[in-house]
Amino acid sequence: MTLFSERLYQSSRPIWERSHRHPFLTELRDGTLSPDRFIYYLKQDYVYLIDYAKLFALASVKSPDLETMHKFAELYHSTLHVEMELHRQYAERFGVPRAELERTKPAPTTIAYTKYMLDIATNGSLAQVVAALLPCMWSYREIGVTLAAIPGALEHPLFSEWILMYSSDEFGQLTDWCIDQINRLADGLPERELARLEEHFLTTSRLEYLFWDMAYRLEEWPV
Ligand SMILES: Cc1ncc(CN)c(N)n1
Repeated sequence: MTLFSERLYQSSRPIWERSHRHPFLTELRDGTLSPDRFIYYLKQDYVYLIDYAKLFALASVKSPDLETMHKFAELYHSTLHVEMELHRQYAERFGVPRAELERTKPAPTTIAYTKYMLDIATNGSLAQVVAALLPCMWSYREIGVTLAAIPGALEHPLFSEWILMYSSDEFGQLTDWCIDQINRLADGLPERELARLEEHFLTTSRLEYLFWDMAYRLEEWPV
């Protein structure tokens, strides 16, 4: 029997491939990404992560047992204290005060992405929450591991810490745990519900692409 995660992986391939080829990531890989684009990304990602962390809190509340609650609480903690700490350290290097990071006004794409997931986390099942939040972790792990394998990428003076974070074993293990969860939660669900989970996964995969694009375009409200 094919794992549900394999179905998600296959159906999202064309979208993820477009993200891999996006200039934000190819320039980050080549070390030519302009600092203003990276700073814009950092600031938007910081406010994105504040909402993203809340998904883990809500997933913890919806968990069927203590072990699952613990793990989502660990993901919540790790987002606030490990992943966001990377952003705080980068911000310091770029001279962006911590308070300014937190006060970042979310751009249209950031709002679309975070509010889409928070709506599911508030109103949907645990399976739906995990389907919606998974591309964030899984695609970053894939990007991190791909970039880390490129000779010299881990020596880059600016981007090496970012690549190290997303290619790390710790991040990889948390990602694998979430993949395992979607397989457990999808087990035995009717096709109608599986298709709904797949739709959430594809939508947030598209929003991942749009997030790179937003940062590259330094997106602003048009009016
Ligand atoms: C938009 C986005 N997607 C994913 C990740 C990895 N947690 C992130 N930091 N930001």
